[in-house]
Amino acid sequence: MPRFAANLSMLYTELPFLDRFAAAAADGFEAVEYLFPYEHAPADLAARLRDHGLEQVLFNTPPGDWAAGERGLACLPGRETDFRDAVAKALDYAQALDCPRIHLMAGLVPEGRTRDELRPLYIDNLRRAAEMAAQAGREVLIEPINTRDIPGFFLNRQDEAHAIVQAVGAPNLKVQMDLYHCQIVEGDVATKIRQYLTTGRVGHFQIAGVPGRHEPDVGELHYPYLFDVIDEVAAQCGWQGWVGCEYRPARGAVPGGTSDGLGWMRR
Ligand SMILES: O=C(O)C(=O)[C@H](O)CO
Ligand SMILES: [Mg+2]
Repeated sequence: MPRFAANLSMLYTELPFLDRFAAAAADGFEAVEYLFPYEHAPADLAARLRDHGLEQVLFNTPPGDWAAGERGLACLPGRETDFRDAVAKALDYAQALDCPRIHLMAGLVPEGRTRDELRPLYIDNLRRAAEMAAQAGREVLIEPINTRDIPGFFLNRQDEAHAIVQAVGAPNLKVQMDLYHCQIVEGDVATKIRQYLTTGRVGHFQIAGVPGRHEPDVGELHYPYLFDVIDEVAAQCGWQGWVGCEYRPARGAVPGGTSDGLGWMRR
């Protein structure tokens, strides 16, 4: 089985955020990821990781004004300074949390602009972010996201993401391959795992059932088969990354709602 990380933004939401670390450890997780750490002091988060023997394996750069609808800054004209400040802030947290990788959210295509127009700016921003991260000894990731969940998101497909990674040409820039989004946008998931994991350019996986984004054993994707594919290819190419459990438990934010749904992992 691959190594699973609990996504604390989506799992254990019946608990206050800082209490979710203990809950994940009690359920057998050895690593966590989440969207944003910035409401908490790095020292408080580091203490939770230490107290519960957890590794921090991923989080996102600040996405801009989330409440106003922003979903990342990397493709946005005129926001280059904000983007670099966001990367710098994320790298400070990564250092404090000993987190090896951060996700650079691409952002929404602004009204009246096209993806083709924005591509050179996105590539420049990623190149600069990869340089900053390399100096700090970290990886940076980009993630294709489906436009049903985030309408207008700049980056949607695995092939686009891998073409961008090649164009940037930085060894520490990789793709965050979320199999939930991959299935919704393009399908043929097992073949794509084989195709891309062997390139050394997949930095992290995420999973959820499709279409409900609930537990991986609910929905149209057969995860036991996909986990075998990841294991097989990882053994061939020496990949040692994590699979983030980024789903909303079907029972919702009720006591035991996450733990009771972990049968898929225990099996
Ligand atoms: O939505 C997703 O799948 C993610 O992984 C992002 O972190 C969204 O913020
Ligand atoms: Mg994801």
